[in-house]
Amino acid sequence: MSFQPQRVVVERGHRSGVPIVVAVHSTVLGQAIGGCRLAAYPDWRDGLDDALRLSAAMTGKAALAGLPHGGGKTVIALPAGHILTPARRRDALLDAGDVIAGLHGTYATGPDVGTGPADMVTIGERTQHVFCRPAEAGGSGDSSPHTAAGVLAALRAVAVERFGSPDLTGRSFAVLGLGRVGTHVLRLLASAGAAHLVAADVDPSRREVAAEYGATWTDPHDCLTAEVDVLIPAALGGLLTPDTVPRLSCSAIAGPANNQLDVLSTADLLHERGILWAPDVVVSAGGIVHAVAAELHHETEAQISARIDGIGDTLAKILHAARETSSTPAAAATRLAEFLASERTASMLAAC
Ligand SMILES: NC(=O)c1ccc[n+]([C@@H]2O[C@H](COP(=O)([O-])OP(=O)(O)OC[C@H]3O[C@@H](n4cnc5c(N)ncnc54)[C@H](O)[C@@H]3O)[C@@H](O)[C@H]2O)c1
Repeated sequence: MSFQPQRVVVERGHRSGVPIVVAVHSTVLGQAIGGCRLAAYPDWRDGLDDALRLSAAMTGKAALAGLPHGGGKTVIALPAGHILTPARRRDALLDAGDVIAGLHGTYATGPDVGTGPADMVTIGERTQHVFCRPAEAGGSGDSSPHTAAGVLAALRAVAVERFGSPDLTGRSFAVLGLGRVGTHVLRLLASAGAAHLVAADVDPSRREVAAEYGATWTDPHDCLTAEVDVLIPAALGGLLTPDTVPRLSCSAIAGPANNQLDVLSTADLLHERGILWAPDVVVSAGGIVHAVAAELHHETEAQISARIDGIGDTLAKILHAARETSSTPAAAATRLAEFLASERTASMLAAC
């Protein structure tokens, strides 16, 4: 996906004095969507680079999720070492809301690193183009059960590709990270009849959750290298590296953690080792699909469930294409995203 944006706005927030960057990468498929990141940068131009890169990635994510949206991103670029008081933080969010309002609906925002659902209520004081607000504020609430449902749909597609059946009964899984999404995934796997579950978290209090669903508790390193059918990364990104890949003992990897590969070429290392890696950009989409479909399109729960199940269908297509072309699923996902988000495909579909 090219980083070349459709539109970029950079403004110094008139309340906070902090640089606000909004990058609209593409509106070919519809309104651009993408979270609002609030983070410190050595220079505001680094925040601009982040917005350009992340907005392009969102175009791919939205297209692969089957959403009628393009990609965008907001970055509130704090100077390094800058401490925001709660009042200044609120000012910065209101400033971001004003910049988004000025785009007149070409872009809508949600939470990202450094912001959460409650912050979307603050941004929503200045613009209606916001999603992922808490349920008590009229939003769609906690996204994690929906992200987990998308992971399950992806795991069934992986099981078909690797083991010839979507049935998860009798299969073994290692869940690395028992936070909001990991806990739901563990619960869904236990009720799907998984034969052997391994789980780990750096937080020892999560051990009780593992026990509740009959999972063997282990430390994060042993979970990463566990001999299981599928490893499910559900903690931080960047865990698949040239150092960790040779130590893996799983047959496949599919989980919600964002940016699992340290660099794209690590997908080749997984491929060479015969480990099937399901791209996280597809697997992790259930939460955003739910929020966008519920809050921006007012779809019914049945329509949204069908969309989330569709994550499995899209992944199946990608895994099939990767096999047919002897390429990695990462490369096949990029090709599919570029095809779906292209002007040519959009105008062909519009003509049908
Ligand atoms: N919440 C969502 O709907 C959603 C949507 C898309 C993607 N994701 C991604 O999925 C992942 C999990 O999200 P979440 O909402 O469950 O986050 P969370 O913060 O609730 O849970 C993450 C868990 O991982 C644990 N952890 C952190 N470092 C670890 C390590 N090195 N080893 C083992 N455990 C570790 C934490 O203690 C925590 O329990 C994140 O990468 C997130 O970006 C989440």
